[in-house]
Parts: sequence; structure tokens; C-alpha cells
Amino acid sequence: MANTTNNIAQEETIVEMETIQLGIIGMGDMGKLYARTLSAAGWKNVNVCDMPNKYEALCGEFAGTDIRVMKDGHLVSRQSDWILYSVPAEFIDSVVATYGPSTKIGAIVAGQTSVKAPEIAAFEKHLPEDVHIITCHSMHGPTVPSKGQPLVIINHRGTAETLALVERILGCFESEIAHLSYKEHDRITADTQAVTHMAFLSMGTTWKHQDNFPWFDPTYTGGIENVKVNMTMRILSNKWHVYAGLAILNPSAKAQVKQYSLSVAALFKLMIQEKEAEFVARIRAAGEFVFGNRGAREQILLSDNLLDQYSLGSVPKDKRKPNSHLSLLAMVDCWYQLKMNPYSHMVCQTPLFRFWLGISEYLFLNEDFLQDAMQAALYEKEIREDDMEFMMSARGWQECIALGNMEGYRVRFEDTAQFFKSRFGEAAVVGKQMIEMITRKTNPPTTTAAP
Ligand SMILES: NC(=O)C1=CN([C@@H]2O[C@H](COP(=O)(O)OP(=O)(O)OC[C@H]3O[C@@H](n4cnc5c(N)ncnc54)[C@H](OP(=O)(O)O)[C@@H]3O)[C@@H](O)[C@H]2O)C=CC1
Ligand SMILES: O=C(O)C(=O)Cc1ccc(O)cc1
Repeated sequence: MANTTNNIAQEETIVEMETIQLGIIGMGDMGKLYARTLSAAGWKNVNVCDMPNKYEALCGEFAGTDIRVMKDGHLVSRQSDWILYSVPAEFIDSVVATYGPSTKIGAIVAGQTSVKAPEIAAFEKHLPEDVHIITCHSMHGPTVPSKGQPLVIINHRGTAETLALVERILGCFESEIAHLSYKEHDRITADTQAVTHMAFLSMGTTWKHQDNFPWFDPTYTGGIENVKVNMTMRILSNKWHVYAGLAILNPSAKAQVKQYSLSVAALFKLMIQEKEAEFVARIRAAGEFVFGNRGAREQILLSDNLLDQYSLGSVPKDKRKPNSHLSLLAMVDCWYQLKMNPYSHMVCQTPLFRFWLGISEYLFLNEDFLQDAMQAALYEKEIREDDMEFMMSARGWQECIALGNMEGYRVRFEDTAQFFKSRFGEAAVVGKQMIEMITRKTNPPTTTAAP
């Protein structure tokens, strides 16, 4: 009896994979990852398109596969039962306005954009009433294996049946599914992505303004400095529009980014006045709030020694210089000021966020290390110039995001990237090894967001 039931279920799966039509609009890095993974899992009808001028090139690239390249999103939309828009967030409204009205009756529509408020607004505005909206977001880049990484599913306007189909379609990614509302998604990713990226980008701009390759500088080599350097290189070697979109278009990001910039400035002002008691009290209160009462929550457990191996430079350990870790002190202060528990955001963690929280945790849970950082912040005059530049860089990124200035963001991002370009190849290799390491250490995230 059990065997018969299993056989029927298997047959139904095969029929579903042979008959259901999947569509992807936007064949950039993420669109291609999705098309290849779905096709490899056995979905027989994967219809894809990019801009009409890329039709020939895509036909060439996917010749000999089951993936069907189409001229435009109308052709994909009218015959697909599940459609994923995988385009830059900035263009989601205009792309959905163009192809949305061609959506097949009863189809399910999703988007891969990293910020959901504009995507949901575009879907509500331009899609016919008779289609389902169940969107998603893979919390990793195209080169990171999807297994075990969070995959957010947002059932905005779907039925139990269509949601179950979406889960079967996305099951082949072997990701950890998290069900959230689009507002929860944006509130949490404002922290795990927008603020995290802004902190790394501020380090990049600081080093550029200081005309300093950090891997030659004794202040920035070894241990947790390797996270700062390699993750900054990783962001800067990627596409600016991904980072600009998720920061500028996320309604929750502006307030969080603003607080980060305010925290950097407030701590820096205490540092230059050497107001030790006030500075230490503020850091202690923030540390107690974020790390004091973690209860049974997991620790990320990064260590300076573990991170030592991922260095782009080779300054010997005894030649390294102290660092104020202003970027990390300010991050913890920012969580404290906003009364946010970053561990409850693991549901939308990216590898980068896990590193970021991991090194903050390492700094605050190692008393000697924290003491050294606070002493350096208050009394090591030599590093003040970097900290001053960092404060200005953070303010610059914050204002750019607050003004909603996509073009300004592009110029800032590309100018900074240009400075480091010669080391991207090497940084990509080390960055990949680091991501593999943190992924191995990743425990399954929880599936619901804590309040
Ligand atoms: N990269 C990442 O790490 C991740 C990205 N995301 C999100 O996924 C989405 C896609 O990102 P990603 O693949 O990296 O970006 P890409 O720039 O590589 O891909 C986007 C693609 O969409 C195409 N496109 C733009 N307009 C249209 C249109 N009207 N019709 C068809 N195609 C169109 C673009 O063409 P053209 O270049 O010619 O404009 C491009 O090929 C973004 O919203 C991003 O935020 C989500 C998770 C991770
Ligand atoms: O790992 C990194 O570099 C990222 O931060 C990648 C990334 C970019 C955008 C997303 O929406 C999700 C993941």
C-alpha cells in the first residue's frame, strides 16, 4: 500500500515537471543561476529572456540545453505558470509594467530583487487580478552554493496550493526556506544587507582617500582585519546596481543607515575629546545589550587565529598595529540605539552578514581585545586620521542613500572600485575560501523572525 502511494506521488512529480512551464525574465547572473538549477533538477520547460538585443547571444549560450530562449518577456509571460522577474530593482516597475499584462491567467509571479516594497508595488499595480503573487529572495550571490543558505518566500497573494507548488519548484535549491511578509523582509535586510554593505563600502572609501592599500598596512592585516579587507573587495568587485538598489529603494534602510552614521560620528567625537568614561560606558552598554543576554542563541565563533590564514598581505604578527575598530564599535552601538537584536536577523543572513556579526561578536566577547580597541580609539593618535576619514566616508554614503541618488551611488562605488581593481582577482580567490569556511560553519537558520 505504502509503495503504491509512493509510486503515484513519484508519477505526479514527473508529470508536474514535464508540464509546468517556468519563466525567467532577466538572464543576468541570478537569472542564469535559477534557469540552470531548475533545468538540472528536471524541470523540462524553462522559458527565459533578457533584453531583446541579447536574444541571439543567449540562444548561443543555451544551445543544446533544455532551456528555451525567447525574444521578450511577453512570450515568457503568456505561456509560463510561474514567472520570476530577475532584473535590477531600479527597473522593476517599468519591466513589470511592460510584461505584466501578458501574464497567463492563474500564473504565479515572483521577483528576485533584493528589496521587496518596490517589487510588490509594481506587481500590485501592473499585474492582472487573476494571477498569484508569491515572491522570493535567495540570500546569496550567484557564485555561492545555494544549499543551506536562506531563501525567503513571501506569500503575498497566493493560495495554499500555489504556495505548495512554489515550494516544490524552489526545493531544488536545497536552501533553508524562511516565510516572511515583504515588510519583515525589508526591515531585516536593511540591517543584514544595506547597513552591512555601507560599513564595508565606507572602509573602501577610507582606504582610497588615504591612498592606502590595506594589505600593506600593519593596522589592517591578519585576523578580523582580513574580513574587513576581503569582504570590502568582494562587494566592490560586484555590480553597483545590486547594492544601490537594496539600500536606496528599501524604505527601512534610510533610518538604519542614518543611525550607523550617527553612531560612527558620536563615538568619534568622544574619542577625539578623550572622554574615556563616557566612551567606555557607551560601548559597555551597547555590548551588554547585544551580546550580554544572548541566552541559548548560537555564537558564530569566529576567531582571530582562524581568520589569520585569509590574508592578502604578509605583515608578521608582532609588527601589527592596534586598531580602534570604530566600524565595529559603531555597528554594535547602532544596534543598541535602535534596540535591535542582530541574532534575530539570521533568518535573512548572507555570508557577509554572518562575517560582520561574527567579528563584532569576537571583539565584544574577548575582554582583552575590546580593552585594546577602546584604548587605541582613545589614545593612539596615529590611527585618528583613518578614523576621521571613516566617519566622513560613512556620512557620505549615508547622505547618498538618504538622497536616493542612484547616479551618485554608481560614481562613488565605481571610483572606489577603480582604486582596488588590480587586486580583485586575488581577493576573489581568498574571498571565496572565506565564504566556503563561513558556510561550513553555518547552522540552519531559524524559520521565523523574532519580534
Ligand atoms: N547578484 C547578487 O548577488 C544577487 C542579486 N539579487 C537581485 O537579483 C536581481 C538580478 O541581479 P543580477 O542577476 O545580479 O543582475 P544582472 O545585472 O546580472 O542581471 C539583470 C538582467 O536583467 C536584464 N534586464 C533589464 N531590463 C530587462 C528587461 N526589460 N527585460 C529583460 N531583461 C532585462 C539586464 O539586462 P542589461 O544588463 O542589458 O540591462 C540584466 O541582464 C537584482 O534585482 C538583484 O538585486 C538577488 C540576490 C543576489
Ligand atoms: O555575498 C555577497 O557578496 C552579497 O552580499 C550577495 C548578495 C547581494 C544581493 C542579495 O540580494 C543577496 C546577496
